[in-house]
Amino acid sequence: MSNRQEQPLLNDWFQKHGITEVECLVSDLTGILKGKIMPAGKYLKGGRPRLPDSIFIQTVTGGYPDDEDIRFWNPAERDMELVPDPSAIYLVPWAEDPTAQIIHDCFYLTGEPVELAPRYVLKRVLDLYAARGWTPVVAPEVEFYLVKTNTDSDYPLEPPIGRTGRQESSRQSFSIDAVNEFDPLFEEMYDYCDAMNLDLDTLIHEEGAGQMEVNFQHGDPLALADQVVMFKRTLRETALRHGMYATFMAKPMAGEPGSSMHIHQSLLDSKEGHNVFADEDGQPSRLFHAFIGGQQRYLPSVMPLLAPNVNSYRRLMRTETSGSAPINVEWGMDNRTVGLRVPVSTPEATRVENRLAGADANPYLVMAASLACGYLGMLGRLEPRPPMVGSAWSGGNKLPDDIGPALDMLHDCQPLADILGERFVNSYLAVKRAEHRAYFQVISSWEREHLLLRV
Ligand SMILES: NC(=O)CC[C@H](N)C(=O)O
Repeated sequence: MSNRQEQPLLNDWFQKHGITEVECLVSDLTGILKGKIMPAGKYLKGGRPRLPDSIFIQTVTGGYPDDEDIRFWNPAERDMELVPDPSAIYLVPWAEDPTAQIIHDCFYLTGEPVELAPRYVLKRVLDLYAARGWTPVVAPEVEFYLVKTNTDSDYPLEPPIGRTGRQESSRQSFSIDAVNEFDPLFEEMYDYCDAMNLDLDTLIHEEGAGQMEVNFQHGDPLALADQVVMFKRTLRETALRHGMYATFMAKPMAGEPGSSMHIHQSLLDSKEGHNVFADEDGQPSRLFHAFIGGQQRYLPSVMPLLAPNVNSYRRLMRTETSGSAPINVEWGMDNRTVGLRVPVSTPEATRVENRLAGADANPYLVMAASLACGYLGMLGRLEPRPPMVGSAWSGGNKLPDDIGPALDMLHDCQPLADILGERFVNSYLAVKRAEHRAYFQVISSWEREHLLLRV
């Protein structure tokens, strides 16, 4: 556990920004930020804030798994101490009083890290890389929809009204004017992101009505996962201020494409700093191929972390409106029909883009899961299948088609549990099964429409 070496840094930062209030944040399994709000003086002087470790066994609806399912988990609701990470401290740019939002790591009072925490799961995977002298570099791309505010969950979502007073009614991919329909919102989003040092690269209009994508600059996976978490929070807040919702649901509207969280991945030699995915002659290296081999072998088993909700699998179903959402783990050069796309690049930028994750996934867990699969491939020197040339759609869906089978596959994959942590995987499975049960108790409008008078 840290010895409060972060204290002088926090003091300086608080002083510089005149901070009066602190939001202590921890991402739960879903990616919901849990924590405590405290006066700055108390935070700096007092003991560290505490939370029960049950926040990591809570479903998205606030429920808990059945006792039978949590037998692997210690149900004592032990206290955790929250330790701030000074590299993850941000202003709350929309707050009236100067407020800090700080991402925290969780430790038991005995000093051990809490293995259930998504941020810890990613750190664990990064430590494995570090022990081999490898530094993974990632660049996330996150899609989202702006939608009209909607307070009745029985009604489908609708695109919002832009500056012209109209809703989008046709495909507007890459249209600058269609982004500018929401100019005041995006101006404010950029101001907030600047104030928080979130390193956005580009903003584009995607295929769906009111669907956009932001790309982040590449860098350290932990820092980027923090940034994605903070970005989601910031955008949701900005949209609300402009009378809309921003949603990261994987498939918010039946007739529109889903939203993804693509992750570009490359690997540096930690000492020399060069990209080990390229050989000296600039060609893709054996490590690169083994990384892809690992992704092909293990990604189907880690789908619950990349596609964590029933809704996530609606995005991955091939329909007229599924756009370029992947349905397999084939790889290919400059090919958007495969799950693993290798963009044409210079040797230093040799990378593979994992296109499987939905925007609804927890970024810590997406990065941990994806890097874990690549790591297993490199360790086992796995060979990938030959690259796919042309369209990969015709091969059918090669991924689990629902959260239930996906959870069974994760349950059966011991190598992944060894890397991500047995206790984490068991808890995650229990929480997701409880969510699935809760979902199943809801009778849908489809059932009322088609079964009511027919069966
Ligand atoms: N930018 C794209 O390639 C579109 C991705 C697509 N929206 C998906 O859900 O995967």
